[in-house]
Amino acid sequence: KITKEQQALMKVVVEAYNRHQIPQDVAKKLLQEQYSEEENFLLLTEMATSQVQVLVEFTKNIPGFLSLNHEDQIALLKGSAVEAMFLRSAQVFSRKMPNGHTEVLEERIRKSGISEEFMTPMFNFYKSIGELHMMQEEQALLTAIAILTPDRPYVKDQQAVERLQEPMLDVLRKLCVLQHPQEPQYFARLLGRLTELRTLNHYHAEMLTSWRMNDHKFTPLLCEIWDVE
Ligand SMILES: CC(C)c1onc(-c2c(Cl)cccc2Cl)c1COc1ccc(-c2ccc3c(C(=O)O)csc3c2)cc1
Repeated sequence: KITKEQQALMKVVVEAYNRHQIPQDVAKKLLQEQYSEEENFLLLTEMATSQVQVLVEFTKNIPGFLSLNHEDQIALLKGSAVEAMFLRSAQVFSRKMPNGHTEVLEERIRKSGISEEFMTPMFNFYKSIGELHMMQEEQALLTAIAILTPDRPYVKDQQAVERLQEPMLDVLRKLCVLQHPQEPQYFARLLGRLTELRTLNHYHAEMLTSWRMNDHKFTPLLCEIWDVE
């Protein structure tokens, strides 16, 4: 049922997703440094900065992305960065990292100056992703689909983005039917996670504001992608 060109598209996206990961020496820092709120914030900032670099490289490998209008490429990256990082960090939680990253990452997020009201929706999302037991093909395609969301702010040629997103949605739908035959609603549940991600964007904007009010500093790359400072 999955055509040859759909196989090829999926292969490119999955390989790019696996090739571009946070370097192990950066990820390992999660385990080493102290646990002060300050130290946690600095580590998470380093993780996010590294993750954005990884995200940019992954996005450049999405077929057709580089032929989009350049301003639209930037608008898509800025509009999807937080969602892509929620998806990626959710894999860390659902992968139950052997080297204890999961507990440590949760601990550091819980003690990094994020107010309680954001913890619940954030960790509910992590739990809902974990319950899906997504295959890596599904993770890669879902991330590409989130990045290729046509109605991000400031996107001029939305049709061009739709033309790239639709084939991804078609492949993901077919893949879900093949990999989860006993669960016909699985594809719909995956798309439901994308809706949940949109609400997390709003919480994240408020998290940034409260960190900045407490004079927390971000890296130049994060300031650029999140329009802060
Ligand atoms: C600026 C900073 C304080 C911040 O602001 N909002 C968020 C933020 C938070 Cl706190 C939650 C969700 C999204 C964002 Cl942007 C963050 C931290 O963002 C992170 C981004 C990405 C990772 C992340 C990814 C992969 C992996 C892997 C792996 O792949 O093997 C191993 S360890 C690890 C760590 C963690 C944190």
